[in-house]
Parts: sequence; structure tokens; C-alpha cells
Amino acid sequence: MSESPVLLNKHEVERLLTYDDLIPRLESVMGKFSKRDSSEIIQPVRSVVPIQQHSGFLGVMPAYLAAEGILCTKIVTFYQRAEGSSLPSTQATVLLFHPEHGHVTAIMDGEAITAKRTAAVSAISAKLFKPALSEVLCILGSGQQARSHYDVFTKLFKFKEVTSMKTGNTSKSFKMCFCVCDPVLYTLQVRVWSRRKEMAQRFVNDLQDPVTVCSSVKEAVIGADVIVTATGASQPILFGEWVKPGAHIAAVGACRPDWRELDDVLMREAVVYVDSREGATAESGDIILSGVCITFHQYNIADLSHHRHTYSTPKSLFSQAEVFAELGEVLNGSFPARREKTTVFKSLGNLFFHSCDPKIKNKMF
Ligand SMILES: NC(=O)C1=CN([C@@H]2O[C@H](COP(=O)(O)OP(=O)(O)OC[C@H]3O[C@@H](n4cnc5c(N)ncnc54)[C@H](O)[C@@H]3O)[C@@H](O)[C@H]2O)C=CC1
Ligand SMILES: O=C([O-])C1=[NH+]CCC1
Repeated sequence: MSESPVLLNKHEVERLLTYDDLIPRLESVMGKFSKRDSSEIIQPVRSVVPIQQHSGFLGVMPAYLAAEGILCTKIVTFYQRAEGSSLPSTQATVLLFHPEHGHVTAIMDGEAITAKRTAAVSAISAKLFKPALSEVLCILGSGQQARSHYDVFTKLFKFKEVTSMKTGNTSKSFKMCFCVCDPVLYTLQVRVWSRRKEMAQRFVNDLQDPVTVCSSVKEAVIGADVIVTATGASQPILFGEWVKPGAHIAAVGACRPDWRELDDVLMREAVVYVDSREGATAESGDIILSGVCITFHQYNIADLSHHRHTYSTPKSLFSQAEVFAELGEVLNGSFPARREKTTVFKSLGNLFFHSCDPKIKNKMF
């Protein structure tokens, strides 16, 4: 009989899964995933069961990494919760299997995995696409994802080095000036917006460093270099006309085909990157619904008497946003990072198997 599976609770997963390990591992597996070599990685688009009476969903996300001997699945539920609900809106469990014998070897809390994985992938997108000089980070939402994004973004991008300074600068964004021509360090300014201002205030109260609470999305995003959208919104909340040209948006919410966080203008004008092309086509309302509100199609149909007629039905004045590349395709060198443009990274969370990282596996044996 097979041994009992190892159980890893949220606290243990949080301790074992560090951003320092997670980020390079994710970069490597995303690059491999985008090569679609099924002898290396198999991960189909997740299956999702709607739980209509309770505004929720159950997702099953299996994956197999042959070379690393990782066979696993995440089981996740996500709900649209009322503001201030004490229940988490995303909950998950990750199961690891013995690839040869098929028994379960580990059962891990997936909430911490989901929070850290998602934020780490967004941070990788920001490393690749954010403007070279990024001083203002804006976070829309104040929940679990907002917090993990705050943690990793401020860890990675807190201080920016400017090497070309000739004189000391008195601008308030500069924190220290060692001496003329030395690198100058300045603090990243962080702004946060949430539907209810007190929720944003509560978010900020838990943090060490100063963060500005904004009263509107517009106020929060104007002039921002990097914007994270991590809300449960199902209608656009971020409008392209407010977004600074060249900014980078990590769009984390709106993971259903009929949910959106970003408007058509932004989706059309930005260069759009995704975690998985198939996932984006099946699940991203920001992509699927962009440009479809005003539609007219013209097509010819041979009728029964063999005369061709032109039929007019709604046709797109604006076509659907196009996916430019997967993050993995940039990481593996197949597509460029168009940092000079406004960029959107539309995250759906299809990649999670990095969480079964060697440290967690070591813990099991
Ligand atoms: N891309 C990915 O890999 C993942 C995406 N998600 C999605 O990210 C979003 C945030 O997830 P969590 O932080 O776990 O949720 P949460 O419940 O902890 O936080 C949700 C935030 O969105 C706000 N919000 C809810 N409805 C809103 C609306 N209609 N308009 C504006 N703000 C609204 C809430 O005030 C709260 O600040 C959800 O849509 C979730 O499904 C979650 C996990 C992974
Ligand atoms: O990757 C994930 O676990 C999820 N993505 C969207 C909701 C849950």
C-alpha cells in the first residue's frame, strides 16, 4: 500500500515558497510551456464548473511535467463575494501524484500558492514590459491578490537606480543622494484604490511603507507607470483614456469570458500579452468581448436557387483585441518585449505547477 500523503498547510507553503525561488522557476517553466512540447509539459485549459446559485466557480487544473516527474492538479474555487465578506474569494488545494504509481504524495494549501504564483507572474511581466523609469505603481483592489502584488512589486522594484545623475536632486521622489554621479535611489510611489475607501485604508494600515489611498480609479491611475488590476469586477473599471502611454498593466481579475476589468480602448491600443493563448481565448472577457459591442458582418451565402446574396448583419467597427504573445514566448526569445508601447499582461492563472518546486518536493522525501 502507498504511504500517506504529506500535508502542507498554508503556513508551511508560505514559508517554503519564496519569491526568490519562485520567480526564476516560473520564468523557466513558462518558457518551456510556450514551446508546446508535450513531452515536456502538458497543461490543458482548466475545466470550470459554475456554481450559479452562489456566484461561484470550481476549477480543475491538471498538469504534467515529464522531465521533473511532477504530476499534479490544482482544485480551486472562486466566488464573487460581497464587499467586506470575511470569506476568501479564492480557495485552492494542490495535489501531487506519484507519476509512475498514481497515488497522491502531497496535499498542499493552494491559497498561498495562488496568491504568490499570480503576483510573481505579474512581477515577471513588469520586469519585461514596464517603462525603464517607473516611479508610480498603482494597485486597483485591496484583497488577497492586491496584497501579494504589493509585496512582490515593492520587493523587486522598490528602488530604482539612475546612473546618469550629474548633481544632487531635490525632487521629493529622491530618497537618498550619496554623491555626484553615484547611483541615486528613490522610493517607488504606490497608490491604491478600492471600491470602498475604508477597505483601501485598511489595506494601507497593514503596511510599513507609505501608500496613497485614492478616491477614484482615475485619480489612482493617471500618470502611473505600472498598474495592477486585481478586483472582482465584471465590467470595465480601467479606461484607456486615463492610462499613460507606455505604461504596463498587469490585469489579474476578470477570469471569466463574460467578466472585464479593462475597456475596449485600452485593449485595442495596448500590446497584449497572456499567460496562455488557449486560456485567454477560452476565458478572458477582456479579450473575447473587446470590440464586439458594435458589430456588423457582411458575408455572401449561396441560397437555394444558387444566386449569391449579400447579407448584412452587425460587423465590428473595432476588431477584437489581438494577443501579441505569451509571456513564455518572450521569455524563450520567440517574441519581443515591446516595452516602448503600452502593454497589458492578461493573467488567467493557468500555470501553477511551478508551485511543486524542488523545495516542496524535498520536504516530502
Ligand atoms: N489571474 C490569476 O491567476 C488569478 C486571478 N484571480 C482573480 O483576481 C481577482 C482578485 O482576487 P482576490 O484578491 O483573491 O479577491 P479578494 O476578494 O481578496 O479581493 C477582491 C477585490 O476586488 C474588489 N472588487 C470586488 N468586486 C468589485 C467590483 N465590481 N468593482 C471593483 N472592485 C471590486 C474588492 O473590493 C476587493 O478589493 C478575482 O477576480 C479573482 O478571481 C484570483 C487568483 C488568481
Ligand atoms: O489560477 C487560479 O487559481 C485562478 N485564476 C482565476 C481564479 C482562480
